Amino acid sequence: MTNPDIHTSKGRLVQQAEAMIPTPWGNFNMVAFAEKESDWMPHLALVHESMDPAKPVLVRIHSECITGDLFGSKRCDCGEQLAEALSLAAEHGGMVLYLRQEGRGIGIINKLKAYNLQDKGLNTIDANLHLGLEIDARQYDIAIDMLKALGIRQINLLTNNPEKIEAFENAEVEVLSRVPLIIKPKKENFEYLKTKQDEMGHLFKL
Ligand SMILES: Nc1nc2c(ncn2[C@@H]2O[C@H](COP(=O)(O)OP(=O)(O)OP(=O)(O)O)[C@@H](O)[C@H]2O)c(=O)[nH]1
Ligand SMILES: [Zn+2]
Repeated sequence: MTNPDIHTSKGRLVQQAEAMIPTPWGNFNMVAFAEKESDWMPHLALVHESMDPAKPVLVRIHSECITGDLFGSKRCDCGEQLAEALSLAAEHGGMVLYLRQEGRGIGIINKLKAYNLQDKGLNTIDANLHLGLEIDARQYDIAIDMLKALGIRQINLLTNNPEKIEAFENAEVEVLSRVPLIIKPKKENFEYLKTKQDEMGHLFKL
């Protein structure tokens, strides 16, 4: 189903291993992509068993959020977005690309430091800046390379983030449509989502 090896914009990205994972939403082939076998944190593609690369594929590019994805933190919407994305991927023969971009690319230690600053009143943008870090350090070339390696050329992208759509400009993979991924806000994440809407241009209406 997949190419064993592909040269990418970032070097030599290799599919190191894959296995079928039965999840509450359905059976997904988990494919680990890394430059070397000893990489303990490879990017992961979770490809639903009914995915057909010859057709446009529903794709979620999900940035790692250990607090939300694994522990259900209410500070953000990540965990619920991941569950909804897997559910939709199972329904439509799609996939989730799980990118190791914790904390918008600043890592879990810095994200926890940023949360301390947010508890003192800074918003999610200013907390990163206060730490001397980028507001958003993510790039999505690796996701495009993973899609190419999986033989996919046309996608419907599950996101509210305009930067993810812009990343596909001039790419060999075409975004046919954006599919919103809206999670009902909670009191704990309302301000965070409002900052994303008002200051980061995310496409939802609170
Ligand atoms: N630095 C930092 N990162 C955060 C914070 N809250 C969530 N994250 C990280 O942000 C990433 C998710 O980004 P979001 O902006 O929520 O969503 P997105 O993936 O850009 O956009 P969507 O595709 O619409 O969901 C994950 O890597 C989270 O760990 C925060 O307050 N500070
Ligand atoms: Zn999160």
